[in-house]
Amino acid sequence: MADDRIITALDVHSLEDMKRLVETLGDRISFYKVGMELFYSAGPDTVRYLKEQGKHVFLDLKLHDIPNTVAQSVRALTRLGVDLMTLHGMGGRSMMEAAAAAAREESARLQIARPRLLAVTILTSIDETAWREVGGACSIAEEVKKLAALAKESGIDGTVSSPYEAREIREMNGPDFLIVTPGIRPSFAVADDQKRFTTPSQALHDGASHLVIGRPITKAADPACAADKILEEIQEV
Ligand SMILES: O=C(O)c1cc(=O)[nH]c(=O)n1[C@@H]1O[C@H](COP(=O)(O)O)[C@@H](O)[C@H]1O
Repeated sequence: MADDRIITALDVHSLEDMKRLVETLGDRISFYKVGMELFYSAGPDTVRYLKEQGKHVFLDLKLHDIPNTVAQSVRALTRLGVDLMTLHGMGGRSMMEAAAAAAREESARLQIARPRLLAVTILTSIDETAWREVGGACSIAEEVKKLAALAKESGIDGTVSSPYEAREIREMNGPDFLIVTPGIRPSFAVADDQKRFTTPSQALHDGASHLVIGRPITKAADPACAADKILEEIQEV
């Protein structure tokens, strides 16, 4: 049976490919992520289809711009009825506050459930060498902690981080804070471009509330079987 803690990333580029995957995975998966690849290819119809199928939708467009532009974008995405969406924590306090206010006001105006907002911290494809190359002065762990604290203060509901930082964020930001971790690799999968990753059970054990899993399921020879293995692995966590 489905487990809302698993969010499957639909990183494909057509509505048809998306529908095929969702049909294949059936009742096993209740939560899907629509990211840039799919949204820029197939647009809002992707979200509408998933909602019609009774799925939860995480729209991951990683907004990062001046506060007014981000706030107006959050209003537009709120109208689509998504459950979760992302913005970059690096956009800063006023951008995050404006986004949180926009989601609150637009959902109240439409009398729909408020989408939860997630601040992206440091991407899971970045290791310490890559981090220093872009000017990182402290460690990745320190930076993620700073961004997670700022996100909470700014009215954001949770973070996207690697599972390596989940434990500290959970300790700092309390039990209700959402900690969504990509960079998940079951023992049967390859790392691909992920650098800071761990297994599904370890990530949950360390405090993640949700796991984003793409290729280990979607590119598996048998996606349904891969999803079943992951669901079995996390049953006891
Ligand atoms: O925001 C994200 O979802 C995200 C943040 C991050 O730091 N790392 C990361 O991999 N992601 C997304 O999570 C998914 C991971 O996919 P797989 O590596 O195929 O499991 C992709 O859709 C990425 O866009």
